[in-house]
Amino acid sequence: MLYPGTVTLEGEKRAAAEYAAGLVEDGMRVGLGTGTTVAPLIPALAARGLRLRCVATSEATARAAEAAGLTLDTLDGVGELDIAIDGADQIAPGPWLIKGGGRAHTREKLVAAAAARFVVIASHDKPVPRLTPPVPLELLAFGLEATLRRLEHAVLRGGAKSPDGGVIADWTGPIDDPAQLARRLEGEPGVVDHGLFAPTLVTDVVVATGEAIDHTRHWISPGSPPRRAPGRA
Ligand SMILES: O=C(CO)[C@H](O)[C@H](O)COP(=O)(O)O
Repeated sequence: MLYPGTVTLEGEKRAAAEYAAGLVEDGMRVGLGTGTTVAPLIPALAARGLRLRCVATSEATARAAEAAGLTLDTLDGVGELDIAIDGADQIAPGPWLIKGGGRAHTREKLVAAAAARFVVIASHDKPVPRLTPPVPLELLAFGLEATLRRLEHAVLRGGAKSPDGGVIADWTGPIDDPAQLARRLEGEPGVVDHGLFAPTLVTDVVVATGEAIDHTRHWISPGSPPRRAPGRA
């Protein structure tokens, strides 16, 4: 599909977001990510005039969705999501993602895991041959110094907080094996969540490069269908 004149990064983000808005159907429960790629998704979704129940992953997204006239609910209110659409900081083969540049990765992972379809939208600069640090972390404030000491390679991101008040830090150590690093971080007391998103979470990647949209479907294992058929609210 062609989008004439979308050569800036902003144009590519808008093109990817508008394409993804076209994947949403009437009656769906929709997870909304956070960031500059998701920002144009919100008016594009609202313009379609569908009956949707949306779950926002941050205050900023909630405010924008409300202003655009989208109906908001909580994740517990909707239970499951038919689709979630979000950006990423890096997209590596797998696809493995790094997310959390916008501090919302813990909520974003919960929303992605609740969705039958998780669509990652990006401009052409996000795909990378392999993931490189930093990996965003959300840490518990209690015992923070002890957690940082144990992690060794984590630095605080100023006074940044997650949407739920967690302390934001960045893992700056090596990422030799994302799955192994994810397991290590998940085993560390004090780490609420990390920004590594495993291939099992991702069903679709939509990348805009100049005027072209590349939409790749991913399955949990080769030949298998999506993890759950999208339904209606
Ligand atoms: O993970 C995120 C927020 O926590 C964002 O999706 C990620 O940082 C990409 O942001 P942008 O679309 O602004 O480049």
